[in-house]
This record gives sequence, structure tokens and C-alpha cells, in this order.
Amino acid sequence: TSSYICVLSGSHLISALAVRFPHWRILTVDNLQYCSSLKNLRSVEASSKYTFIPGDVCDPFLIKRLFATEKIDIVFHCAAETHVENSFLCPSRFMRVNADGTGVLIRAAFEARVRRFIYISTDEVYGDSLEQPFDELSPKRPTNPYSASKAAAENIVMSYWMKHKFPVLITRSSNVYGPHQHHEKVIPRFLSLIQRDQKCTIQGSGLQSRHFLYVSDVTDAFLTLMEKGILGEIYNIGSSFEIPIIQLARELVKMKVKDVSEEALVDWMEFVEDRPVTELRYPMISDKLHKLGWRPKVTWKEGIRRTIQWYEENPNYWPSISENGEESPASCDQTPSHAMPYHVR
Ligand SMILES: Cc1cn([C@H]2C[C@H](O)[C@@H](COP(=O)(O)OP(=O)(O)O[C@H]3O[C@H](CO)[C@@H](O)[C@H](O)[C@H]3O)O2)c(=O)[nH]c1=O
Repeated sequence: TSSYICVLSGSHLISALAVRFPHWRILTVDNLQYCSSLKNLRSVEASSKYTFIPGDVCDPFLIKRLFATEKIDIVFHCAAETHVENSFLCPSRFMRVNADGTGVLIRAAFEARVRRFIYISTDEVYGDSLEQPFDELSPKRPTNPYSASKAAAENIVMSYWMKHKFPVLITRSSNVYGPHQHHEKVIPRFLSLIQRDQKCTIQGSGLQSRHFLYVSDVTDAFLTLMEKGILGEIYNIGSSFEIPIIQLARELVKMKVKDVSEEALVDWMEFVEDRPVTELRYPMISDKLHKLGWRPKVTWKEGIRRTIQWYEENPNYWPSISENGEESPASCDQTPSHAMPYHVR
């Protein structure tokens, strides 16, 4: 039988669902912010099973109407403000989109008796750890406004499970990379900079490390959880591939620049101001998900090869990083239209 599935953002997931379940109807809601693009959905746009709805997860009228008019069985909630640096500039916007938006969505989904509500969260809710890896029972200790807003959203989702046994699942994944990703994230950013003969902008010492997962492995994990995940549970989606950021820059330069010598590598790095909080590493144990049969399939070597090739073939996919190598911070000073004039005495 065909199901009705609603995905809030998450273009790779939508493409994977369309391939795996060709009879399902897929609805997507996305407000097409600077870091998303309709081009990411080219593989599904012609399908009669697929509908794109431009809109905002924070819009209760739109979201309520959506659930009232469509018979939705499954929700994947990937809509979020995601960039840690921006979250220090616009903390309230992160709370509004990530926490309030989740509240709007889960209430509508609950009232419509959705069969599964899968919330896509992050390893950053644990805060960082130098030694001890996190499992799903580790406490949440977010250290930036982004992860704080994701932790708040998780709590809202869990409260619907605890109070109503509304069928929720939560995922927490490591850093994702692969084609299409906006160049605010470190791998596409370094690749785009190197491609333009510019230096990799290393924040702080570059000794902080990240675990990277190729995007198709993450969508596989989402599908595994949709089919086999235990309701009310949280699942880590981790990777054993960990690399310090400075080493990442070195590797990417070596892959992109022909015959570059070891000594010349340093000329490709520019050390820039660190973030307000340096999160050193996010080690995770993913045994719970492994028990459901999921394992990452794409090696770093293969994943980065595909990624590099994609960025070389699509150099102008995103508007380019500005000349000085910095992107303008997302603006967060929009005044609500109903705001009262404020006079300083
Ligand atoms: C863009 C950029 C980043 N970095 C560093 C900062 C971080 O230590 C590391 C990774 O940065 P980002 O690619 O922005 O990713 P990070 O802050 O880890 O967060 C990502 O990964 C998280 C999962 O851990 C997601 O929940 C977030 O939404 C996602 O943005 O690279 C640089 O040194 N230079 C850069 O230009």
C-alpha cells in the first residue's frame, strides 16, 4: 500500500525515499533559505508522486492546513537553522525555528494521528568530550545556541512520547558531507576556496576534530530507523572516521592541487579567529543503530572522491563565497511587522 510521507527539508532523504518507495506520495515543505535550493530536488521534481510546498515550519496556519488536507503517515523533521557560527549572532532565531517550529509541527502531527514522527537532531546536544564517547543515555550539555535549540526541540518531541505515547523517534548524527552541501560547512568551504586558489580558513588551532559521514549513509540510517526503530527511542548515527580540521585541510589540498609539496601545504592555510566556543570533538557510540543492521558503507576515500568530483563539475551551484573569503552573516534583525514603534527617551 502507498504511504503519505512529509519531509521538512532534507533533499537527499527525499531522493532516497523516492527511489526506495516509488509508490509513496512524498510532500516536502521548505522555505528555501540561503542554504537550500530547489536544484537539489531535480531527481524527483517530475514525479507525479512528489509535491513541493514552499513554506515555513513556524507557520501554524500552513502546517495545520497541510495536516488537515493531506493524509500524512510519516514525518521526517529535518527543517532547522543549522550553522553554529550563525547561532551566536542570532540565538533567538535559532530558538524560534528549531524549538518553536518543532512545537508547531509536532502538535499538528499529533492531532492528525501521524504514525511516525522522526526528529533529526545532532551529536552536538551532548556537548563535546575529549575522551569519553557518548551513548544515547549520556546527558545533554549543549554548548552553543544551535545545539541548545536542538536539545530544546528534542525535549518537546520526547514530551509527546511521554505524555501521549505519540510515536516519535530521534536521531543524533555526526557531521554530514557530500554533494549539494552549502559552502558554509567546512568540507565544501575548503573545496570551494582551494578551487579558487584561496587558502583554507582554519578557525582557531585547527586541532579540533570532527567525525564525518557520507550523506547516503545518513539517509540509509534514517530509512533503517523508519522501518525498524523502536518508538520513543533515540539513536546515535556515528562514524569511525575522525579527522582534525587542520589535517582535513591538508588532505583536501593534496587531493586538489597537483604535485603540492609537504612544505607548501602551509601556504594553503590561513588561521582565522576561532568560534566563541571551540568544540574539540564529538565521539559517539552507535551500537544501538548497529544492532538494527546499519553500518556506514561509503569509505572516506570514496566519499570524498565523489564529493570533490561533484564540486568540480558544479562550480557555480551556490552563489560564490565573497572575495575576502568571508560570508555575510545571516541577518537576524528582521522586525516583526506587528512590532510597536519603540522610542528611546
Ligand atoms: C566552515 C569552517 C569550519 N571550521 C571548523 C569549525 C568546526 O570545528 C569544524 C566543522 O565546522 P562546520 O562544518 O561548520 O560544522 P559543525 O560546527 O561541526 O556543525 C555541523 O555538524 C553538526 C553535527 O555535528 C550539525 O548538527 C550542524 O548542523 C553542522 O553545521 O570546522 C574551520 O576551521 N573553518 C571553516 O571555514
